[in-house]
Amino acid sequence: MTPAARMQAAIDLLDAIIAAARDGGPAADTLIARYFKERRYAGAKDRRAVRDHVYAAIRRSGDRPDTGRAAMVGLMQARPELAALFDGSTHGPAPLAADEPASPAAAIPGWIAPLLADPVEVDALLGRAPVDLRVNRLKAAPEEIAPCFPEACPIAGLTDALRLPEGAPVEQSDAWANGLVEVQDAGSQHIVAACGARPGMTVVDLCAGAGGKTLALAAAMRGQGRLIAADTIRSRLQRLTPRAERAGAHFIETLLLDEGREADRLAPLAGQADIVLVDAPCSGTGTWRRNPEARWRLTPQRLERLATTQARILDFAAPLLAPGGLLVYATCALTDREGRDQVTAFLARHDGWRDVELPCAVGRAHGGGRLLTPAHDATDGFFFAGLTGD
Ligand SMILES: C[S@@+](CC[C@H](N)C(=O)[O-])C[C@H]1O[C@@H](n2cnc3c(N)ncnc32)[C@H](O)[C@@H]1O
Repeated sequence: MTPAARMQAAIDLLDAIIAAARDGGPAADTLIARYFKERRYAGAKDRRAVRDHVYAAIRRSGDRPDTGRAAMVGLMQARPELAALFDGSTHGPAPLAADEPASPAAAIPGWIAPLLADPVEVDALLGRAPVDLRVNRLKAAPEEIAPCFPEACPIAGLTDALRLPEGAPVEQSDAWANGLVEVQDAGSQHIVAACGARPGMTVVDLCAGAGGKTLALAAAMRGQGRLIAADTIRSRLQRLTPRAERAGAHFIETLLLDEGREADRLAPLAGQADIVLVDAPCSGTGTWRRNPEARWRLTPQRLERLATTQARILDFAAPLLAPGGLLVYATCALTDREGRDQVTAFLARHDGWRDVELPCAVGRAHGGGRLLTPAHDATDGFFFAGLTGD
């Protein structure tokens, strides 16, 4: 492909990504993979160049652009050398007009900025993200793993974590294939550590998804006790099964919940749990640096729906706890609506409950919980809080 053809490919892909973000279609990575599957003539260099153009344009536009071309023309304001690629050649973009629309530069959507927790440094939300590993204590000790990844550094405050540069191909390593390590952001690892799960406990991971945090809880429990991974989406729980197998976490039970009737399936666990983790569905604000196109999918209406769901999940989580048990509420969101305000509202709805400070070497106290951010803590962004009842 010529450099101009790569630019046109990036514009076409951006059009598809914009439409998918508007209509709830596939993720950018899926669309890029599909695009190249249908264009076998594109070589590795072409793919890399197109992908770089696409992601540079996505990162630069906080609000969803009208068109791929407007996103790219906007990017050109920061990278004027790209203008030469609009050359009107056969497979390249048409020449630039004098009044070409350009999407404005912004790190995040304008409407969400006032909703973020005060101390969030907005530009860092779109920064580069490293690859963090968690050594799986069910199979290995950190000192055995470090030599497998010579470029890895330790992460302060986490004994089982290692940090590799962005893009490190961990999933091609034997250590990953044999379940000795998992890829997991340091923020998620801090949250699981703060839960304080120990061997012999009963722990419910109520929004387990494909089990990122479930597997970390399993390792903290050394494979002993009862660990229940619940979610409303069957395909996510199904993805946990082979991961648990690989990790040697054979004691995990999965529980598929019916949306709207979760309490029915959970009733046998009432009053049983030492720890319930609610890693709630959320806006994902804190993970935009890994998934920048997600900010084009979020709307004020969607945020409200998420907040309603978060409150509802907390309400059916609370009765699961044994006396003195710990409810940990976590989101990878940095809006106060989804963090601080959820804790305040929960405490107002539940007599006899209070927030408890969770042990964590990083982050900042914020509204009854703790805030982790990319700029302050070099992690994805999270809010998490500990709650306990009488
Ligand atoms: C942030 S994700 C969980 C990520 C996962 N804990 C991890 O560490 O990989 C939130 C999950 O909540 C699930 N969820 C949404 N509504 C739910 C509900 N009403 N009850 C339980 N889980 C729900 C979603 O399907 C999604 O998998």
